[in-house]
Amino acid sequence: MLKDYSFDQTAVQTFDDHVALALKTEDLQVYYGNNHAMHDANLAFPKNQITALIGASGSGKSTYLRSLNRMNDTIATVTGKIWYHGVDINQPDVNIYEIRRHIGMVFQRPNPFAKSIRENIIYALRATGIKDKKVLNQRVEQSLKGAALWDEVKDTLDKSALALSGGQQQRLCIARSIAMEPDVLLLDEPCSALDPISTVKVEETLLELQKKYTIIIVTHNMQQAARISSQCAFFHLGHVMEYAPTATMFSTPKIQVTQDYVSGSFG
Ligand SMILES: Nc1ncnc2c1ncn2[C@@H]1O[C@H](COP(=O)(O)OP(=O)(O)OP(=O)(O)O)[C@@H](O)[C@H]1O
Repeated sequence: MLKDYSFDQTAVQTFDDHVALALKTEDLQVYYGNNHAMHDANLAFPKNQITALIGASGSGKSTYLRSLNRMNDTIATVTGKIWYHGVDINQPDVNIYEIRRHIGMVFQRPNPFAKSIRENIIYALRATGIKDKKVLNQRVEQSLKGAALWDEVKDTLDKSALALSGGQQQRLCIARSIAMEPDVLLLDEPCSALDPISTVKVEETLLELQKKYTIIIVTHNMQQAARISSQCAFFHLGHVMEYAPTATMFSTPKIQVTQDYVSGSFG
């Protein structure tokens, strides 16, 4: 039986004005019909850092993450503000395709297209109007290098992406996202379908990528959050209960529900 934790006491850090933020949500609410799945989420994401979203199954992590680049538009009602470069991108007149170019997403299960490795990367680039073969090839190389996959696939770029291992496919999906030169990368449990060795490779890739991108990652794996994130947000039943530097959250959580969750005595 889940303990009855109060939602009144939360501990959500804010940032001083001198901290450059990539994204910020203000009173974000998400409703799936009558199901109020996310309540008043107020989180800010510092640039060029990794932030982890943690919490039990059904706590709203994916719901929150998907709202950040308007992936919930067709399935849920999302209210509140999502600030990106001074613009509230949760407004109806915002071009969502443009938003998703700047705020890219990598999903739980690697989902490469049934095309060659090269085509996986240049497919979306061509759609944005880039036709020059030299430029496209440069982007292929850059993004595969960025996703730490180049050395493994540089001689087989025209082979099917489906022949890659799960871990390689996931790094290809990361390469596909960064080929669009986004600003923010959202990742929804990107390692949950991967073996430990592939997981380490993806984690190393993310640690490197944060120099260029702001990364927000949903993970069930607290060790993963501890290994790679600078700060961590803990979600519980659709509420952000605590948001703090990761080391602080794991060593001295401020509120009971977080303490129980990180110590494994939750529920
Ligand atoms: N597409 C959807 N339609 C209706 N309800 C949904 C949908 N997606 C999520 N929900 C509901 O929203 C709530 C939060 O779910 P969500 O998937 O965001 O949680 P989560 O913390 O990401 O869980 P998990 O760790 O299992 O992925 C749950 O009550 C879930 O049933």
